[in-house]
Amino acid sequence: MSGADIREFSRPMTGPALVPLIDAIEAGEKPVVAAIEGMALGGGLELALGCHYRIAHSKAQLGLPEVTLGLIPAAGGTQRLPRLIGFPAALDMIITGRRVSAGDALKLGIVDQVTERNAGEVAVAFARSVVDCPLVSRRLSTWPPLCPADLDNILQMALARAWQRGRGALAPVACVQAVQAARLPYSQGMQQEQKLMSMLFASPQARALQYCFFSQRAVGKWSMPNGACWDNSTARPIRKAAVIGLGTMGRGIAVCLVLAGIPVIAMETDEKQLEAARRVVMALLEKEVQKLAVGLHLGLIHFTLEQRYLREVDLVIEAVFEDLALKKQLFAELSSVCHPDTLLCTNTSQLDVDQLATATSRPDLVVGMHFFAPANKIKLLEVVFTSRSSPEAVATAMQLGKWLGKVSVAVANCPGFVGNRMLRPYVEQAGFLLEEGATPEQVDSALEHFGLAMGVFRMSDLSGLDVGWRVRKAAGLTGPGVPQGQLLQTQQGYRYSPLADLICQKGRLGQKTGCGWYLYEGPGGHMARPDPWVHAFLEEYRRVHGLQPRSIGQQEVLERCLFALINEGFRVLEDRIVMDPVALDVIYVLGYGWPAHTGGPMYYAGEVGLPRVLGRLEYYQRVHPDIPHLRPSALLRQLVAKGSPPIHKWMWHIEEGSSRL
Ligand SMILES: CCCCCC/C=C/CC(=O)SCCNC(=O)CCNC(=O)[C@H](O)C(C)(C)COP(=O)(O)OP(=O)(O)OC[C@H]1O[C@@H](n2cnc3c(N)ncnc32)[C@H](O)[C@@H]1OP(=O)(O)O
Repeated sequence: MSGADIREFSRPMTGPALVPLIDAIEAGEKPVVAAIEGMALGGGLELALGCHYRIAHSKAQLGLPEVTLGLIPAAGGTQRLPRLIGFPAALDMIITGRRVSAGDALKLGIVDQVTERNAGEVAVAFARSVVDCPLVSRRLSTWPPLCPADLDNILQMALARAWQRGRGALAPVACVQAVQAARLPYSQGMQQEQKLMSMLFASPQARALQYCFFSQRAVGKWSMPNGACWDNSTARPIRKAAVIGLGTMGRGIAVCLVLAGIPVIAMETDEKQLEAARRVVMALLEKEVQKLAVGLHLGLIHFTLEQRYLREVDLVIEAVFEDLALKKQLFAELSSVCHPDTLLCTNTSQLDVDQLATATSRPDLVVGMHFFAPANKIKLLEVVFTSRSSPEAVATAMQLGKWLGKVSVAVANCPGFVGNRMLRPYVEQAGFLLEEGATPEQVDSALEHFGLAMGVFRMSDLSGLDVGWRVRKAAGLTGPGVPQGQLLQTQQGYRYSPLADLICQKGRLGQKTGCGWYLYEGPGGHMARPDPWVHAFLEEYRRVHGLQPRSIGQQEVLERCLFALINEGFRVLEDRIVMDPVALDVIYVLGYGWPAHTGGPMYYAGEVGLPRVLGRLEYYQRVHPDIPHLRPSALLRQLVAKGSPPIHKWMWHIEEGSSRL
C-alpha cells in the first residue's frame, strides 16, 4: 500500500479516520498480523505499526515519505516508530522519508519476519501460531519511550540538521518536533503530532511539494510539437550500450548503465585514460554493491580502445570533450562503425544536437541524453530531440532514462536546451550585480537564503569558471579577437559583463585552482571563503569604469536573478521547447538545486503572482534598457492580461503556429 491517495489532499477527506482505526486494531483482543507484500508507505506503514505483528515479503519496501510531501506521518507513526526502533533510527527514517528494504526492516525491528513466500499466507499461519499469546506486549503505543541518555543532544542535532538541509522547508523540522513528543505519554504525543500535521496540511509548501510529486511523473507523458508522444511511440529494447569518452561524465553514465543491468562497452582512445576510468568505475560499482546489498555482475562492463566492439550495441552515448568539431567527427565515424539501427546519443550540455545529427547518415536516430554531474547521482536527464529525431528514438532514450532511475524530460534542441538556457540570464544578472556594488558572497547568501542549494558564484567555482568561459569564447563574446575591458562592455549590441572573463584570464578557475570568486584552502579545496583579492578587483573595475557602487538588497538580488530566469522559462514555452511548464520545474528542482518546497521556478512565479513578476521585470528593464533578458516575454504579458490562469492552463494561451519545430 503506497499510503494515502495524495490526490485526495486537495479535497475534503472521505472514509474512516486512520488514527482511531489503527488505535482500535491495536487495542483489540484478537491478534492482527500485517502482511506486507510490496510497499508499506506512509499511512500503510502506520497501519502496520498498529498491528500486533508484521510479516514482510523479502522484496517489500517500507517507509514514511510524508516529509517529501511537506507533511509528517499523521497516524501515529511519529509515536510508534521511536518506541519500536529507538529515536535515532526513527528520526532518520522520518526526516529523510527514505524507504528501507524488508531485510533492513527486520534488522531494525520493524518487522517480525521476512519471507520469500506469499506474505499473506505466511501471516495467516503466523496468526494461528500466536492466537493464545497475550497481546499486552504487542501494543506499541503502550511501550515506554526508549529515551537514551543523550536524547536531548540527539534531538538538537536532528533539529539543526533538519534546518540546514531543509533550506527553509518546514516539514523536516516538524518531523523532529513530532518525534520529540514521543517522550510523552502516547495520547499527549498524538496531540502534538496532530497539531503539527494540521499546521502543515494546507501549507503552501505542502501544496508545492505535492505538485513536484505529480510533476515528476507527468513529464513521463512526453510529447513533441509534431504530435509524437509517449503513448503513440514505441521504445526499442536496449540489450547492450556503449559509452564513448570516459571522463567524469562518461564514468558516471557507465555506472548507471551497469547498475541498471545493461551490458556496457566503455570506450576510450587513450590507454591511460582507459585504465584510470576502469579503476574509478569499478570502485564506484563495488561501493554501490555494498550499499545496495545487491548482486551485481561486474562483468557487464567491458573496457576497450577498439571501435569494432561498437558494432554489436543498440545505443551509444558519447561523452567526449565538449568540442563541436570533435563530436561531429566522432558521430561521422559512428555512423559507419555502428549497426544501421544503433541509436547515437550525445551527452553534450550545450552544443547543437542538430549539427551532430547532420554529421551522420541517420539523423532520425540521433538524440541528446544530457546527464547532470555526478551522472550516477543526479536524477535528471534532459532528452534532447531535433526536428529529425524519430519518435522511436525519443521514446527509447526516455525509457532508458527511466531504467537508469532518472526522471527523463523531453526537450527540443536549442542553445542550452532548457536548464542551461534558463541559467544564462540568471548568471548574467549576478555578474551585473557585482558591477553595481554587490560581492559574490552577498549574491550567494541571498540565493541560498531563498533555498537554492548553492549560490551562483559558489556553483560556478564548483563546476569550473573555464566551462562558461569556453562557451562565451565559442559564442564570440570574448577571447583574443574581442576588445576587452571597455566601459560596461557591450557585446553584440547589449550589456555584457567581462568580469568572469577577466577572472579566468588571471588563472582563477574556481575550486580546481584554489581560487575563483572565492578563496579555497588550495587547488581542489571546497571551503569557500570571501577573497579580499576579489573585493579589490571589483572595486578597481568599478573605479576604472566609473561605476558608482551602491548597496544592493536581498530582494533585488532575488528579483533580478530569479525573475530573469523565470522570464526565460516563459520564452522556452513560447518556443515550444517543452510542451508543459511542469517540465521546467522538474528540471530546476532535480538538476539545479531549486528548493522543491517552492515547487520550481514556474510554479513559484504563479505563487508570487504573475502581475508582480511582470511589474518587477518592467521596472528593472526601465532601469537597465540595455539588458534584453529583463524584457518581459510575450507569454508572461499574455497570461497577466488573461487574469493569470493556473499553471496547467498556461499552454492554452500560446498563439498557434509559434512552434519552432
Ligand atoms: C489532517 C490529517 C490528514 C491525514 C491524511 C494524510 C495521510 C498521509 C499519510 C500518507 O500516506 S501520505 C502518502 C504516502 N505515500 C507516498 O508518498 C507514496 C508515493 N508514491 C511513491 O512513492 C511511488 O509511487 C511508489 C509507490 C514507490 C511506486 O513508484 P513507481 O515508480 O512504481 O510508480 P509511480 O510512477 O511513482 O506511480 C505510478 C502512478 O501512481 C500514482 N501514485 C503513486 N503513489 C500515489 C499516491 N500515494 N497517491 C496518488 N497517486 C499515487 C503516480 O502519480 C503515478 O500516476 P500516473 O498517473 O501513472 O503518473
